[in-house]
Amino acid sequence: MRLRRSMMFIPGANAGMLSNSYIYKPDSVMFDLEDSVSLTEKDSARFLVFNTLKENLYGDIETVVRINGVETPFWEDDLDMAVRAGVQIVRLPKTETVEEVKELEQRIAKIEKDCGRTIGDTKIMAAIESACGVVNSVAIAKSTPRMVAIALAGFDYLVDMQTSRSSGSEPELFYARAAVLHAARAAKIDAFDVAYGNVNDEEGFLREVEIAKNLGYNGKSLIHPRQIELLHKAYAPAQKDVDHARKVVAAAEDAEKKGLGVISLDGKMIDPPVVHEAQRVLLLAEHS
Ligand SMILES: CC(C)(COP(=O)(O)OP(=O)(O)OC[C@H]1O[C@@H](n2cnc3c(N)ncnc32)[C@H](O)[C@@H]1OP(=O)(O)O)[C@@H](O)C(=O)NCCC(=O)NCCSC(=O)C[C@@](O)(CC(=O)O)C(=O)O
Ligand SMILES: [Mg+2]
Repeated sequence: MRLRRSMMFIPGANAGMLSNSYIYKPDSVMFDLEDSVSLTEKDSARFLVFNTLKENLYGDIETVVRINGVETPFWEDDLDMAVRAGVQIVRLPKTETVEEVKELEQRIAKIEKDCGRTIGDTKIMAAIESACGVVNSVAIAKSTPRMVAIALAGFDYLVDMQTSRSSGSEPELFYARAAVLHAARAAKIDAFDVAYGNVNDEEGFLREVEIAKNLGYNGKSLIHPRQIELLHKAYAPAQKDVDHARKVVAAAEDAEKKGLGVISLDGKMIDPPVVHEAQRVLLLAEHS
C-alpha cells in the first residue's frame, strides 16, 4: 500500500524548482515536459529532468514524468530519457484509447530492455482529459499491469466539454469525477482528482479536496507547494478513527495467532476489508 495523496507538478524547464522541490515533501513529484514547457524549451527541459532524476535527490518521493502526448513529435525522446533515467512512473497526457497505452507500453519495454532495466519496472499513469477519455476510462485503467493510477485533468477536459469551472459543487465535473474513479476502482488502481489553478484560493481548494476525498479519490494533482500541507491535513484521519483502526489491526493479529477466521470487536464483525481499511487509516495517520 503506497500513499498517493499529493502529486505536485514541477515545470521541466525550471531548473530552480527541479533542484529543491523535495523539501516540500509531496508523496509524488511530476516533472512536466508537456503543457508547462514551451515549444522552444522542450529539449532543454528533457535534459534538465534527466539530470534531476539521475541526481536522485527525491529519495522516497515517488517520481513521475509527464511526457508529451503520442500525437506530438516529442514523446519518444521524452520516454527514452525518462525510462533510461530510472523514473518510476510515466504519465501519459490526454489519453483517449487503449491503443495509445499499448503503444506506450511496447516502447517502454523496448527501452527497458535496451538499458538493462527490469521489464515491467516502469509504471504508467494515464491522464484523462476529454470526453472520449472518460468514456474509455475503464478499458484504459485495465489496459496493462503497468497502470498504477489514472488522473482526471480538469483544464483540458472542460475545454473539450465546451464549458468552464463554476464554484461550489462543480456540476460540470460530476460525471467525469465519478466515472474516472469507478474506472480506477474497477481496475484496482489509484485515482487522482484535478489540479486546482488558483494557488491563492485556500477556501476553494479545500472545498474541492473535500469533494474528491469524500468520493474516494486517493489524492489530487497539485501545482503549488502551498497546496501540499493543506491536502495532507484534509486527508488526515480523525483520532477516534485511528484509535479504532489500531484496535481492529491488533484484534486481527491476535486472531491470526490463534488460528481464528472470523472475529468480532465491540459486537462488530472484523473481516479482511475492515482490516484493510484500518491499515489504510493507520498509514494515513503515520504520514499526517
Ligand atoms: C502557478 C505558479 C506559476 C506560481 O508561481 P509563483 O512563483 O508565483 O509562486 P510563488 O508563490 O511565488 O512560489 C513560492 C515558492 O514556491 C516555489 N514553487 C511554486 N510552484 C512550484 C512548483 N509547482 N514546484 C516547485 N516549486 C514551486 C517557487 O519557486 C517559490 O520558491 P522560492 O523562490 O524558493 O521561494 C507556479 O506555482 C507553477 O509554475 N506551478 C506549476 C504549473 C504547472 O506545472 N502547470 C502545468 C500543470 S497543470 C496542466 O497542465 C493542466 C492539466 O493538464 C493538469 C492535469 O493533467 O492534471 C489539465 O488539463 O487539467
Ligand atoms: Mg492538460
